[in-house]
Amino acid sequence: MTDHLSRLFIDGSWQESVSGETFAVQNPADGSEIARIADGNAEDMTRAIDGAERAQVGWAATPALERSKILRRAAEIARADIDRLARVMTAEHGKPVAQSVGELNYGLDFIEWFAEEGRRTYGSTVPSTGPDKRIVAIRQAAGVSVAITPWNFPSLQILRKLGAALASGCSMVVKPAALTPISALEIGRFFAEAGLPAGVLQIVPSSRAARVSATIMADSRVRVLSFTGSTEVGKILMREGAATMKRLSLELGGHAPFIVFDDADVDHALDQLVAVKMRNMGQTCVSANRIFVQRSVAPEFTRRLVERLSAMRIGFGHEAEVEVGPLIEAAAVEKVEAHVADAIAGGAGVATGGRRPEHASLAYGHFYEPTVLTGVTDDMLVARDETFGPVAPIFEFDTEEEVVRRANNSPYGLAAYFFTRDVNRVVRVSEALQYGTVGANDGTISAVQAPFGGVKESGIGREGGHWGMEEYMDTKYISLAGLTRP
Ligand SMILES: NC(=O)c1ccc[n+]([C@@H]2O[C@H](COP(=O)([O-])OP(=O)(O)OC[C@H]3O[C@@H](n4cnc5c(N)ncnc54)[C@H](O)[C@@H]3O)[C@@H](O)[C@H]2O)c1
Repeated sequence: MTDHLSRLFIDGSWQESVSGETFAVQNPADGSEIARIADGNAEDMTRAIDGAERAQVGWAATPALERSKILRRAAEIARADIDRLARVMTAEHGKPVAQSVGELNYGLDFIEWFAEEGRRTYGSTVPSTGPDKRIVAIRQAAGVSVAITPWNFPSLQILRKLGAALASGCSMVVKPAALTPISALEIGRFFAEAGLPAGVLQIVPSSRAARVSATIMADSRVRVLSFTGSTEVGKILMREGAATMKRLSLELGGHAPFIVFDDADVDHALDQLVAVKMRNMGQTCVSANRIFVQRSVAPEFTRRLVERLSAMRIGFGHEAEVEVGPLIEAAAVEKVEAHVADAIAGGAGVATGGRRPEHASLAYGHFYEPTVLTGVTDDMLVARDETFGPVAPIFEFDTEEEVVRRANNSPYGLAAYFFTRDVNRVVRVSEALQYGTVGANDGTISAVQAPFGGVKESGIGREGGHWGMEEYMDTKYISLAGLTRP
């Protein structure tokens, strides 16, 4: 690995941590160490915020067109290097290379989208209380922003925050997940190469997330905190953010229901389910976690799902044709095992999977077989908590009213899916589901132009489209008085 990709990116240069300490990054497919990364501490984070503060005024004053060109250039540089970037991601995360390529392309789409959106952040002028007055509303960059991001999409989670922040005129400090810091540092490289001024972007990996984030949250110079991760940590940040009244954008956990009515196009529903369940080995916030199938079609649907999942090829993400890589770490496999054991103890059946693969070549990685559970009830762990793994629990239901009530019976409200051919039901159920994002006959519910985000304990704020820009912009009301006419 290139040397600079093991250092912190602060003030436009690649630096060792103040302490000189490093931490290891491992390949989840075989447990090997692939890099040692400078371990940022609270002092490093303060240095990064210093740099972002110095750069903030100049970046906000840079014409939108110029900012837009730098964003586009960065995306171009990254796209030209996408195969290598994808292999870097697969090495630290485990996902199949094709998924890494897909993630990078999608993340870069956000950069390009916001490069355009940032050219059109208009304010307005309105008549006021008298002819000598006007009210002017201008849109301004909110100020220094910090992104704290998870490991499940090591590039995408950063790129969609970064695109919106930079296009809005905000400088940004990124604190990536310690499990996947290399993909984050690569982003620093291609933005630097694109000519982003020093200090506008800083990347500070750290193995001490709680300590470093306490520094971020206590610093009054940080005006926006954009976090994607667990609801548990989101609540901590919300409490800490109150001290300096930061703007918070929180994309938190989900527990998506996936509902199949008996009049659905079953082939289509199955295709969508396999994709949304198995992408990233089930480690997504929008993964179909509670699969509700209307009773009359449940046996047939389950049989065909088992056929599809049991045929998926498990292995090292670098190998062509592998569809299911390892989970991110040992603790992730243990959580999946605990959820499956709890379901079995409660009377559920395992229709396929339910164990680690036995093949000797996979013995040192964090692998788990695609799994289908039947006879699942709403009191089991799989029904109440995110499994974050390749487990598809099937819940049977009888009526629309019942399934909407059960689907809404969750503290989470990120994504929900349902499949039916009844147009009236499409409208009724879309409106009744208490979720920020609903797929009606659709399992692909993320798009650069759309307002992605959750309600309830899945978070606050929206990413994507013009909504994504709102997270990083303030509206200022200027009252212009004393206007005279010649
Ligand atoms: N809503 C969304 O868009 C979305 C997308 C992806 C993942 N997620 C959620 O993220 C979770 C999985 O990611 P994860 O395990 O990396 O989450 P996590 O909350 O453990 O970690 C996320 C980030 O927070 C940092 N962190 C950990 N503990 C911290 C603390 N005490 N204080 C401050 N920062 C801390 C981590 O280092 C990482 O950078 C799941 O709950 C998933 O649903 C949500």
